[in-house]
Amino acid sequence: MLQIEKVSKTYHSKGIDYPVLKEITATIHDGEFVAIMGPSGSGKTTLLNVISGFISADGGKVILDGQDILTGEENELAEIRQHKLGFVFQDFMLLNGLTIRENIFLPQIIAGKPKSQMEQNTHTLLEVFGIEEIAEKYPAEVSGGQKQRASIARALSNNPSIILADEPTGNLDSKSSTAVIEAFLNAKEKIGATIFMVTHDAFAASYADKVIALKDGIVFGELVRHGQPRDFLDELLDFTRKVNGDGYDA
Ligand SMILES: Nc1ncnc2c1ncn2[C@@H]1O[C@H](COP(=O)(O)OP(=O)(O)OP(=O)(O)O)[C@@H](O)[C@H]1O
Repeated sequence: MLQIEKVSKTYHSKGIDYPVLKEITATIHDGEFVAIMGPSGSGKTTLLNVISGFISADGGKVILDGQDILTGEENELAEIRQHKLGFVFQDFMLLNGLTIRENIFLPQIIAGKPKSQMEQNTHTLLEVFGIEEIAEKYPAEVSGGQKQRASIARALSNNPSIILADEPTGNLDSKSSTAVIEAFLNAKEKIGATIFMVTHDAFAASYADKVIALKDGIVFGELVRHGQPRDFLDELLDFTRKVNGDGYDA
């Protein structure tokens, strides 16, 4: 479980304070697929970067599996990030000089996983995400949707407690976006993955179990999905209009 408790962050620029996160509190349960939405500038990426440890917070706690991951020795925190967090980025961040299979191997090699276990694990991931046929290809030789599925497989390769995804469908057409969302649903159902996804894409968010909306650095509201994604999408579009009327960029 990931608990975000009263997380605050203020940027300072040219003597001016810009409070971007104002005591954000939210809970992501194990096996839950949570989307975070909100207008441009509402603090989504900042929150993701604080949880990832890429930037520091000014206050609050981020508790993952009972441990505060904002405080502690830097080497201890780096260890947590390596083992407990999986990252998926808008622009995939696959290494172009490695095949898809090698890209999925890499974090496991760094973690010192035995070869046989690594091969078995990678085989399972390639299968779960339907990318066995492209395993020996290089990133430049596959589609955007395939690249993103490979990067989700890579993010899961060390069995993290949570996947943090920043606009994972942002660079994809609707067909590839659907394939990526299916990959997340597969990860959740077949591997029990927990997913925290920042998105502007209401269609992608409609597949989440819960949507948290940020506005001006606070949690504006949360919406839990009860029905099918199609029905939730309507509800979500109404909700996003409430968040910011015409200015909402979902
Ligand atoms: N390093 C920084 N220094 C100063 N201000 C920053 C910095 N990074 C972001 N900001 C500001 O903080 C606010 C929140 O930015 P953030 O990127 O978290 O928003 P967002 O909700 O992810 O936006 P978008 O949807 O456009 O990606 C914005 O007003 C942004 O200009």
